[in-house]
Order: sequence, then C-alpha cells, then structure tokens
Amino acid sequence: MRLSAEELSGERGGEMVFSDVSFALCAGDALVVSGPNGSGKSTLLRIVAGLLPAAGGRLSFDATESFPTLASACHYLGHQNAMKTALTVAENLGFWRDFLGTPLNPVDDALEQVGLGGLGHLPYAVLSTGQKRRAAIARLLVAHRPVWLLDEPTAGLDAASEARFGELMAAHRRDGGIVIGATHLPLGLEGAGELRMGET
Ligand SMILES: Nc1ncnc2c1ncn2[C@@H]1O[C@H](COP(=O)(O)OP(=O)(O)OP(=O)(O)O)[C@@H](O)[C@H]1O
Repeated sequence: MRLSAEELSGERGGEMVFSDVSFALCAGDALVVSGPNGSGKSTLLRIVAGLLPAAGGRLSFDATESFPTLASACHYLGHQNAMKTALTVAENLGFWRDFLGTPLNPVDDALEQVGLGGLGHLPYAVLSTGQKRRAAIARLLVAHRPVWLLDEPTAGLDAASEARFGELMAAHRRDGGIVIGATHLPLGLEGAGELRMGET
C-alpha cells in the first residue's frame, strides 16, 4: 500500500491555508502533522479523507478491490466524536460497524480494547469526556480501514488511555496500516515522519 501527496494545497472560505505539501507513506508508516492553530492540519486531514476538495496538487493511493478509492480506505477521527447521544455506546458502534461495511472486531471486543468493557449498555450521553473519546476510538476497531486519519486523537484521554491507544496504533501499523495524526501532543508513534504546517 502506498499513499502520497504531491504539492498539495488547501483552502477554506476562498483563502489559501497551505500549499506545497508533499509526503509519501507505505504500509506500516506514520506521519505526525504539527503546527500552530489555524495552520491547516485539520484541513489537510479532511482533504485526505475526501471530505474537502484539494485546491491543488495530487493525492495518490494504490486502489484495491476492497478499497477502490482513498476515501473508502480511510477512518477519519475528527474533533467531533460522531456518536448519537440518544443511542447506547454499543448501538453507536454497531451502527458504524454496519455502515462502514468492512467488519473487524465485534463491538464488545472493541470496547474491551479501549477500556470500556461492560459499558456498552450506557447511553453515549452519560459517558465522561475521555470515555466518549475512547468510544470514538473504538470505531476504528469495529471496521477495517487501512488508513487512520486522526485529528487530536488523544484530547481528553488520561495517561493510561493514551498508552493503550499508542498500542492500538502500533498494532494497526504492524498489520500494514497507515496512521496520519494531527496533534499538539506527543502521540508516541515510533519512527513516524513529521510534517510541520505553517512554516514557509
Ligand atoms: N469553514 C471554514 N470557512 C472559512 N475558514 C475556515 C473554515 N474552516 C476553517 N477555516 C480556517 O482555515 C484555517 C485552518 O483551519 P484548520 O482547522 O485546518 O487549522 P488547524 O491547524 O487544524 O488548527 P487547530 O490547531 O486550531 O486545530 C483557519 O484559519 C480557519 O479559521
């Protein structure tokens, strides 16, 4: 698997946010995207995920039968957790497992892996901030997508959950996955490439 960007540029509201961003990632690689507030980290992730058009440049991805487009190969974990407050934690994850269409771990197993074992019956709304983030991370585990796009994934996590998530990212890379993480905090991604936004 190979994912690359060549001279990519992104704009928001008609204003150029970044330009000339290039990187190349293979199976098992990780890229840490850093830079000041407003430098375009989220914009870059959203372009890679296919949620925004690029203003210029090219994204290339080795398509497969299971993942014919780059967008179909991506898990996108944004600032928002993308969970319905009225549903239980397990119902939310069950929805995502069906919707994403490439089932991986059963919901209960995914919850165990993020330290939420036994909490699947609770309404998502009653979880603490960190537990909500962990439930959102469990979404990465219920369906297989080779490219994980993570926007401030560890925001709100305690130290133990951060370490557990580090293990999950490492396991995903060992299985041939790619991780791109935008962050102001260290993510513990061993051997990751670095992309600093907002520097001319
Ligand atoms: N919908 C929008 N319309 C107009 N401008 C926008 C829109 N969304 C984002 N922007 C602007 O685009 C720029 C880049 O925003 P982006 O969220 O990508 O930055 P970031 O590096 O992820 O920031 P942070 O570290 O604060 O999360 C900012 O100046 C922001 O105000």
